[in-house]
Amino acid sequence: MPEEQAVREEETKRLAEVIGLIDRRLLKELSVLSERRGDVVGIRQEFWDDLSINFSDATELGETWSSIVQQAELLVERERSHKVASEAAERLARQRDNAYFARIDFVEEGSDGPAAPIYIGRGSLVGEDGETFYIYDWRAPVSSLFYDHEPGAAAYDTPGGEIRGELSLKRQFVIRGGKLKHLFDTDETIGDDILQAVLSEKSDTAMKSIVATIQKEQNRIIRDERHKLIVVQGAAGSGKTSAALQRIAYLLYRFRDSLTSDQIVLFSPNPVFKGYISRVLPDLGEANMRQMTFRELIEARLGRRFEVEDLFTQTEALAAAERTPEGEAREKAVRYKGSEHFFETVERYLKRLGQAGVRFRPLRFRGDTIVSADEMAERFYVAFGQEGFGDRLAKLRRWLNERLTGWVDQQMAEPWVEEAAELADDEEIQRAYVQVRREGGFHDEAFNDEDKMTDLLLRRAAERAIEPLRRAVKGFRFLDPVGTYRQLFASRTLFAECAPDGRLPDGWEWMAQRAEETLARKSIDHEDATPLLYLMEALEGFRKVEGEVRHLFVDEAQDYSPFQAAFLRRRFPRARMTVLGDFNQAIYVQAEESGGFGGWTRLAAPEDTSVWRLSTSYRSTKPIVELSKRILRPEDAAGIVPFHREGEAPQIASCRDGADLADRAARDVAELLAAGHATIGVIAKTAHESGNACALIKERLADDVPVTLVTGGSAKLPKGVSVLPSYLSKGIEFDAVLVWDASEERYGRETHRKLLYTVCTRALHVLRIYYTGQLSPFLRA
Ligand SMILES: Nc1ncnc2c1ncn2[C@@H]1O[C@H](COP(=O)(O)OP(=O)(O)OP(=O)(O)O)[C@@H](O)[C@H]1O
Repeated sequence: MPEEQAVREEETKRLAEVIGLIDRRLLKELSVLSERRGDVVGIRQEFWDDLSINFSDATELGETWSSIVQQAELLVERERSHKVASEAAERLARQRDNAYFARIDFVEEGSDGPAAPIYIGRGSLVGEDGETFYIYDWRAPVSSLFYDHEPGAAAYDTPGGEIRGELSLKRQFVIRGGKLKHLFDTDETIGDDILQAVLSEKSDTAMKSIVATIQKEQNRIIRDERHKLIVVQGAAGSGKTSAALQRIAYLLYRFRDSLTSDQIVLFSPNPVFKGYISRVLPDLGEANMRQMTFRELIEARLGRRFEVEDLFTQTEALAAAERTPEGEAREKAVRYKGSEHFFETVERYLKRLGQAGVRFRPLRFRGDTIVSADEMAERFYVAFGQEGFGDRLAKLRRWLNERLTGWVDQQMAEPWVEEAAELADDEEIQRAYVQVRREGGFHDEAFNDEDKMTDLLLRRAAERAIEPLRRAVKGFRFLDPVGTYRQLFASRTLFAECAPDGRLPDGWEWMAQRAEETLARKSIDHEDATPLLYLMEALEGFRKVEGEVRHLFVDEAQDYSPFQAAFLRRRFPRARMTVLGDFNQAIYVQAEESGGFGGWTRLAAPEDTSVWRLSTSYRSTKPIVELSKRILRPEDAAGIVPFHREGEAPQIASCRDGADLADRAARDVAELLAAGHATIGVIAKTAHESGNACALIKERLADDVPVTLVTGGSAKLPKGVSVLPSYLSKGIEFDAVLVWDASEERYGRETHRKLLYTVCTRALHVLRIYYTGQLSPFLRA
């Protein structure tokens, strides 16, 4: 029998043994599952039967009540164990489908035994004896050998120190549906055959895990436990997002006793991307981390009271005002307000606010001032002036609550209180009765108790009326962060005194006027949103500080301003940070000041920081990477290496006019769909243009062709054809990308270079570019 066939038979036999073990486990879990489900249904029924009794006062139910409580506890316990069994069954079913993807044979230095085969999969599988490892988890220390070494001398780190030895075999498997489809022996770190096969697959609307083909340089990022700040600069498609998600799975495994998925936060560029990556961790058997966009953070704190401009709207506004004096002044403001200089200015301003200047909002009720802003300032700066900022604020809150209580006392005889009390419903009267009774009333001196009840009802009515004020005190709404922020722009002297170099920035007058105009009408420009939020949270003592968050991931980090980076550092004070980005894709004006990564790398001490580079671009075929590189300046393109995957040469088509462009694009869409491409992205520069493009394409195609317009609010990438603006294509990919009008008019300025690069690098297999008039200078040969 030829050797290859013998190997195949041996591995098939071994796989069958593993599948047998998984099947036995699966059966066991399924029987627990069905038993628990039966229990849960039964207990639930009894529980609801008991609950149908009338229990207006639990203390009088005695035995029945304690039986209900017991049943509730039992129900919770059974439901929990039902959930555990169902998760285990799910895990086993996944494992059965694709049990492992690699085998390595390794002999430890000094050992004279034969090389032990180690099988590596998405999760581990231990035999009945509790000792035999049939499959090792890809995150186990020994699995590192597979990702980091070629056959020969090799070593891996363990918590107990480094283990050296000899790697005698590396074998990769493709197992699907419990069947061995392919196997390859390899001399490389990760066999290119498998990587080629994986990368040539048609894309999906959701990102896939790269666990079977993690590259050595990606593995270093995934397993770095030493540094507090990890900064990754990686070419488009070099696997930054993939590495970030694998790293999260790794951390959850490595620190499973102390780290939970809700202690990990990932900042995503937009809702489309959020949906796009949301399946990776569940597919690896881990719960998803918390995901948010920076916009959501801003909206949650400012959105209820203000109209806050988002980054996309700002981008569109800047594009529309390009080359006008107004547009240039705004660009200057956007750059400045995202800078470290401005962050320091706000910090220094905050320090001064410890002595004077915090603006307060009076507590008012029906036009009467209960506590004025001046009284608050007097308390804050004079009466409590000796305390630290946070203590002063706590005391001020307590004092405000006392003032409110005092005010209610005064109001008891006022007619409005009596009128409000008369509106009390039965339930409130009943509650007042129960309270007076609990306090010993309604026994002998019934007359007195009636008075008590009236008093109670009056007090409750008054309290109900001032409830919004109590909530305002609790929520720090007696502070006026917007007024305090406006004040900074209201005085040249104050601003210059706060600035670290004592100087006003270029364009300050325009900025000050603009801030005044917008904030006065409760609308917040995007460039003011983070500074304002920072001021607000700092004044409140960072009460929503996310101290529990242990790992913060920021994807597409090149798009954050240095101000935003510094703010996130303050907001997640205990978190280790993994920051991933590509300075060649920095498309927003707000981040230009950082020159790529400046804002991030300074957030931790150099000895706590590691900076990694990923240069191989895995997403696109070689011809697409080569073309995209031409868009960049030679010095920026120099470090980008295409993975050797061949494909159709990108096409650049000159079109007579808009109608011709639409005709060609629609024809290509139909052709590409027929060729089996599952996702096609038609990417226009702005939202407005993508709206037009979508309408024009739809007109030209049959009704049943799936064409969807993707907007800033979209949460999911559809299958078929997506038409979207350039900035929403961040981080995602398509089998084929059609660039809608890469003319000089659209992509002619230096600032458009990176945008065009970002757009073209979204393509996996096919890139077609259309233009009218002159072609963008960045694409000319
Ligand atoms: N080691 C790998 N094995 C298989 N596929 C990989 C690997 N690394 C990256 N890829 C694939 O390359 C594509 C790009 O990866 P990813 O989106 O993580 O890159 P990125 O650096 O975040 O890109 P961008 O900056 O352009 O958004 C994905 O389809 C991903 O599955």
